[in-house]
Formats: sequence, structure tokens, C-alpha cells
Amino acid sequence: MSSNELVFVTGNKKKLEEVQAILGPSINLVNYKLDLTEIQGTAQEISADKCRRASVELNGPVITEDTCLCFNALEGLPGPYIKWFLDKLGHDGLYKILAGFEDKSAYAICTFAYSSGPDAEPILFEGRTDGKIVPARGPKNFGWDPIFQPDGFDQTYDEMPKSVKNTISHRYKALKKLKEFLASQNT
Ligand SMILES: O=P(O)(O)OP(=O)(O)OP(=O)(O)OC[C@H]1O[C@@H](n2cnc3c(O)ncnc32)[C@H](O)[C@@H]1O
Ligand SMILES: [Mg+2]
Repeated sequence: MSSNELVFVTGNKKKLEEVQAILGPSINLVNYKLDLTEIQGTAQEISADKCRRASVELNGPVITEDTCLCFNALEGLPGPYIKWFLDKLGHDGLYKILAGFEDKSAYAICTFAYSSGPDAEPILFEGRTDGKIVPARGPKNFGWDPIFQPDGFDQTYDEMPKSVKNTISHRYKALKKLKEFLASQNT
């Protein structure tokens, strides 16, 4: 592996695009699409387990990422299970889950995991952005972006330019920590 090469294991094209855009050209991001089994548990447990599996499978250093969307009225659910909720309920159904609650606040959490090899314990880097759940607005580019409006903005993640999302997002904040860690390893 060259010093600026980073293997990112994900089956999600949109995640990959954002990670590439945020990291910029100084890091040579190499993508492997593996259909990794995801355990049940906390965001940290799921991310670490996913990373361990990826590192064993590829027999080398890897990063993986897990994203949660957490509704405060539901004590943090759907959380790591947002993928299946979105798949089954769609934007409208997700918004309607909160119909019986006044509290529409929510937060997005991105947990990157880095493993230096199959025997290493993954290191986690977490980013969180707070906001609220709104009726879907935007061109429906990526996942639940149309129903998440970050605090301090009038636009949903989906309505704002990528260049804005990528400087305030859960993913950006987690990647900033990962980048700092990688830089400290290279000095
Ligand atoms: O292979 P992996 O990396 O696991 O990719 P995935 O698509 O399965 O991703 P997750 O397990 O992390 O599930 C997160 C869900 O949230 C969606 N998602 C992730 N990041 C998002 C973002 O920034 N904005 C909107 N939706 C997002 C994603 O499409 C999934 O439906
Ligand atoms: Mg997944």
C-alpha cells in the first residue's frame, strides 16, 4: 500500500462520492464493494465489527463506515437500522413515524472505523450533526437527505449544494478526525 492509499470498503456509491470529495486528491481512495454482514448493536459495535470483517477479508488495512439517523422522540431509533426503515417506509413513512410526537429533532452519526490489518483492533472516528425531520424536500439524490434539515439551515441536506453539505455533515466531521489520525501516523 502506498503511503497515501486508503482502502474504503463500502457498497454505497453515494457515500464513496462524498468521501472522495471530502478527502480531496491528496488521498488515493481505493474502493472495494463487499457485502459485509452487519451485526445488531450500537453504532460503535457495528462499525468495529464491519471493519474487522473487511480487514480479514482483504487481509490488509481498511476503512469502513456506518451511518445512523436517530430520532430523539424515539430514543435514538431507527439509528443503525435506518437503511431498512428507509427501504420499507420511504421518506413519507419516516416522517409520519413522528406524527404523534411534537419533538421532530434528530441527529445523524457517521462512524468511520480504521483497521491497520486483520489482527488489529479497529479505531473509531465519530461525527454528529443535529437537525430535524421534515417532509421530503429536494431532488432525492441520496438516502434520507430530503427529510433531514440540519440546525442553522433552511435547506435539507438534499436541497443544499454538496459543497455545503460536505463542510457541515456527520461524514465530514468524522472524516476530519480520521484525516488528523492518519496524518499523525505519517509523521
Ligand atoms: O456498505 P455500507 O457502507 O454499509 O453502505 P450502506 O448503504 O449499507 O450504509 P449503512 O449500512 O451505513 O446504512 C446507512 C443508510 O443511510 C443512508 N445514508 C448514509 N449516509 C447518508 C447521508 O449522508 N445522507 C443520506 N442518507 C445516507 C444509506 O444509503 C443507508 O440507507
Ligand atoms: Mg450497510
